[in-house]
Amino acid sequence: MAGIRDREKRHFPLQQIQDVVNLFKDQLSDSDEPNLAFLSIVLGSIEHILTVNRAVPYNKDASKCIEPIFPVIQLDTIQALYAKFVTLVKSSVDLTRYPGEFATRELVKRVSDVIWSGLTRAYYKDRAHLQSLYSFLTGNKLDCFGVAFGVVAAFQVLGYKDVHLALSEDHAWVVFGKDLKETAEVTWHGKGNEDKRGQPITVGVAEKNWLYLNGQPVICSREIEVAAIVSAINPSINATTDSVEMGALQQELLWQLYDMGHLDKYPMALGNLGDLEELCPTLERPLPVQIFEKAIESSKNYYNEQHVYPYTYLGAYHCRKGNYREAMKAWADAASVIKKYNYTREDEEIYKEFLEIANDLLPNMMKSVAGENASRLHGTSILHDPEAYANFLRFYDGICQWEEDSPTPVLHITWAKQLVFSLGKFDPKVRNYIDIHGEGEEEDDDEEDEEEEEEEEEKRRDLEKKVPQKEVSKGRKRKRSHKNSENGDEYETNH
Ligand SMILES: CC1(C)CN=C(N2CCN(c3ncnc4sc(C(F)(F)C(F)(F)F)cc34)CC2)S1
Repeated sequence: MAGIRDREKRHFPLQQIQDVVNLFKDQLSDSDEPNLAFLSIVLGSIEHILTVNRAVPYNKDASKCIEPIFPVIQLDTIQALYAKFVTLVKSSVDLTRYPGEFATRELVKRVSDVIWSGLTRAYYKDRAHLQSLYSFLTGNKLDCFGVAFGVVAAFQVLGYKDVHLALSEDHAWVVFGKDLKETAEVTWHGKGNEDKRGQPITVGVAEKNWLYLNGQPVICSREIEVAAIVSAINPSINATTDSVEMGALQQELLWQLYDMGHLDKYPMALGNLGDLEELCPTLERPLPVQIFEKAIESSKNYYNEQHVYPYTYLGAYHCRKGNYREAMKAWADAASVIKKYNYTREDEEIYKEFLEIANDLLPNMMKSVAGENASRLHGTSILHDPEAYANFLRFYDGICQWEEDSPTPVLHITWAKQLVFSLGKFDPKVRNYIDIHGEGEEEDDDEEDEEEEEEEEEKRRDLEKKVPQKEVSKGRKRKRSHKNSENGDEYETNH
């Protein structure tokens, strides 16, 4: 990998968002590969100044923070950090021992160890702003995405073209070798799990496993690796305030990547862009729903519809907008994806998503609709809508199927209580308008079925009277960055 050339230097000093957009545009249209380490250091240094160490204090009391003007990023700052990374990587690997054109598993493990040993012993792994090489080089801290990205950036510095980032919806690893046939773990996952660094991700591991998307992860090109670091930008200053400038930069860079076609195979980046557009719409650009639909199309076209998040992005959006019919459909579609998986102990993130939908968002939705007199009286609300009811049943059927054959149970009493609560809100008449027979089942409309139905209804009403509905919370903080947790507990990684 050529170092920082005049081609990069002439963009400095970076004084405004457009300067950074031009730098990325130049890097992405260059015949040579975009320089991953360099771009990660640039983004990390801007994010640091706009979120972590804000030069201009924002006035806490006023709702609007005083945004500092865009920080001036000097070339020598970036050059010094880039040189530090190149020196660390090149001095830690004796390439004469690895003569081949392609990386070997031993070398992948070695480079992963170089990044791993550059990390401080114990720190809050889930904290924000730990995703870039700026964090690695100035604070010796990386989150799990950052470690995987750091390994790929290090291989680019070493001159390898075959080592690329592989991304699922909650884990990252690398592919390498001729035709990218090899895979290797290079980072940890979650809390309290032994890291499996150096091991391949075999078919047996990935099959029906959400953490590996059943063998359908995003296999990044250099350009999609750039999209990953842009998508990993975290504009949050604290739990309640975002840097307007950082969010604007992320949005501009994502549109730049979108226009160049580099988001076509990256559903989560499209989802992130849709969320940003909801916050701050860009004139003459597609609407958030259209962007979320593109993420769904991407999953259908390139990943055999194995990705869940495209539907949960869309469902959350419709829920926020009060489009409850559409939210119900999106969540039923999400459950129709997850049902193909077996739930295992490392799938907490997607479990929390469905838990929040079933036990918080859905019940609150049913409650607020039940309260709306007008639509209820005119029967236009979802409580009278057979389509909504069918999607409601499809949602729960998907979750039940997810649990079937899984080594870890999904459902517990709270799920059942909330199901009864939400189900009971539908007008009993909707049942007459949907056909829920599976393929090949006989149509049975005889008398005793009706009585059975009535008995069921009786039981449901009794259960509802007995089951006190505890107040449900206003919902979990939405995931922002690649790794995100409310409490960010500290835990040791074993390095
Ligand atoms: C619908 C949602 C609940 C809202 N935000 C969601 N995000 C936010 C952004 N996000 C992401 N957005 C872009 N790219 C990636 S790659 C990745 C990961 F593979 F898990 C990694 F690298 F291990 F962290 C995560 C992720 C994770 C999922 S899902």
